[in-house]
Amino acid sequence: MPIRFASKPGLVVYLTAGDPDLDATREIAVAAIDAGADVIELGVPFSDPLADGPVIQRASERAVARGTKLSDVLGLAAEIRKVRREAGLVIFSYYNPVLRYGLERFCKEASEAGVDGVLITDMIVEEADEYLKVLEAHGLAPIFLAAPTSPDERLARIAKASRGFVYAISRTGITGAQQTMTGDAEQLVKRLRKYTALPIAVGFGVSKPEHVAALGEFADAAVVGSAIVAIVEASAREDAPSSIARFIKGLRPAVALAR
Ligand SMILES: O=P(O)(O)OC[C@@H](O)[C@@H](O)c1c[nH]c2ccccc12
Repeated sequence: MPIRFASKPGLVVYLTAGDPDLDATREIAVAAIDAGADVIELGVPFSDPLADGPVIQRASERAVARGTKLSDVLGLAAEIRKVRREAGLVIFSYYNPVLRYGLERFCKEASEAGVDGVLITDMIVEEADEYLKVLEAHGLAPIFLAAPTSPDERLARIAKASRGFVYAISRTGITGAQQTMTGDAEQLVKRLRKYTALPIAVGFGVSKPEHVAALGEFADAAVVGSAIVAIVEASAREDAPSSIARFIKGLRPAVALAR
């Protein structure tokens, strides 16, 4: 299934799978979809998450401590897909767990689970030939990260290799909510547009309705990670789905759900 953004701006919600536990992540993902999330990024918890800020690092640590594995995340994706067809599902991982699992086996099982796309944080487009071949063979959309520091030649390669959408990082550094968002994102999206007709989603630091509204002026979708994961962290387990739903609805008060 191609990744579709039913609303404008679209919303991509990142969840660390297995935090606080796999059943909770499933319930939160379903609540997020029902509240209007177009795409769920299921983060594979990893012990050495270089690009992650403190909030997602803590979530990863909790999920790893519970023993959450890549196979569990694939099982979780299948369960979400069974009950909700309308949202895109993207597996979000560092390459190490995928490599250990076996790229071919990972792609086969992800595809069978109903996953639409894969984002490997530390996959470099210049070294992705084999990776791209295997993903394509299984009908999975590769999604790459473009940064404000990427030269044009790199943006062109990223745009050409991506399917589904392109993820534009609003700033360099680690993930995490901030009071304000830098102006780099608009510039980057404009540069990327020269190379692709795919939707462009902007992430890093998106945590408020004002951010989403501002991004909506020039980008197709917003990615929200740390702000969501922080609510999961602060909520009692049974309250997390409704807290997340409320937060998501508040992010785009003016958007009428198209589905
Ligand atoms: O947390 P933020 O600032 O809302 O940004 C989204 C981000 O967390 C999510 O897409 C993500 C989680 N881990 C990552 C590692 C690299 C790039 C992006 C990510």
